[in-house]
Amino acid sequence: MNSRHPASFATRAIHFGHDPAQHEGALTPPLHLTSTFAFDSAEAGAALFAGEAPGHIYSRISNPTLDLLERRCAVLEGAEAGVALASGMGAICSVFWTFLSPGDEIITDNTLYGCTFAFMRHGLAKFGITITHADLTDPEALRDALSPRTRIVYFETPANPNMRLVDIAAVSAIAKAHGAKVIVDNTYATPVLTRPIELGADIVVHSATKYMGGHGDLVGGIAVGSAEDMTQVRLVGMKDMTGAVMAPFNAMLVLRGLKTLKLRMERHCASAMTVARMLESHPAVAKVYYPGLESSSQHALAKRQMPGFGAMIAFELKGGLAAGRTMMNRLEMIRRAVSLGDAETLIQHPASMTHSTYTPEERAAHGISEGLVRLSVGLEEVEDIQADLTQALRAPA
Ligand SMILES: C/C=C(/N=C/c1c(COP(=O)(O)O)cnc(C)c1O)C(=O)O
Repeated sequence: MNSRHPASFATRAIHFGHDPAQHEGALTPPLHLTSTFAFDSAEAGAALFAGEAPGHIYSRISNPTLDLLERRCAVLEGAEAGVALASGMGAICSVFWTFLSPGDEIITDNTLYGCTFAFMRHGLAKFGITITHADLTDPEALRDALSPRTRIVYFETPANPNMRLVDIAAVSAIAKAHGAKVIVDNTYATPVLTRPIELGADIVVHSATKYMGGHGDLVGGIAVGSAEDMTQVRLVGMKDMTGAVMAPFNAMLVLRGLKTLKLRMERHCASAMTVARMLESHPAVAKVYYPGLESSSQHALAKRQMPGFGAMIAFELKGGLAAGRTMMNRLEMIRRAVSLGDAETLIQHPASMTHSTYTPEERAAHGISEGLVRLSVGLEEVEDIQADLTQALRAPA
């Protein structure tokens, strides 16, 4: 990792926003397992509902445990404020419903996580939102796609599952000159490796289920952005449109995960670089998609935009899907499971799993091959990860 992080990143991830002296010396933040909050008086309750006094009303609106998580995530992403949600899809849906009206248009990249793709194409489209795909790896393609109805430009970088990168600064400059909001799903990179708001994006969303929680023991989502935008997401998108609020217990788990996020990403990235190089030189492997490889067509952008290249690898075997399934079924330590960003190394087949929401024709058009395999490199000893892959990639008996 180079020195491009704010030196205080790891320290803020551990300490920001919590003073033990304010909580009877408690080293860790209290867990507020409460659905509602009592008012001192009828007038005090009315003042809270009118937004005339600070405080909590009901945990679908706000909760002190979530409040700390939201403020800590915002500071780690370089944003003013945040909202914690029940899942990554809860974050994405709450943000979109907040800022879109019938007749609006979203311009989005060709590669999206399967449920995000389905939400746009089969959800928002039903309510009069136009979904326009463009190859955002070419910022000029965005300029050509923009229309007077474009309200949002949305992308993932690196993208799930084929690892496409988008030049956040270049795309954000074009979008903002047009008056469109730039929303980036930063799940794959995390704020350790990329802070899109510092590069010109307006809003960042995360599946906190992944690296932020980091231990495969929760589902959660995060949105961060300006104080004004996040107030709208909280009071319009989350409270009224989706109700997709995060449980306080999960907020506590994500707060715990954040404490080691930088440490884990350093280990994840180092192991992924080793594994990507091993796969690239393996005779059974046809193609490896990993931005840290010098052979990647986007390696120059990766080096410019990311101090580390992440822990997700996509690859194809020479024998296609059949060989991929044989290899996956031979694995002994690596788990066959969707999700990503866990301590455990996970492997899955997007075409029949996370991206089965696309038709085969849509997958072909969107650069997701039928034989693509996706690996989430975990925190085991990298030699053990390599050994399991090597034995599973052995020539067919
Ligand atoms: C099974 C789930 C996978 N992904 C999820 C995901 C979400 C949605 O996040 P929740 O799953 O709703 O927390 C949002 N954004 C990105 C880039 C994602 O990868 C998966 O790919 O394996």
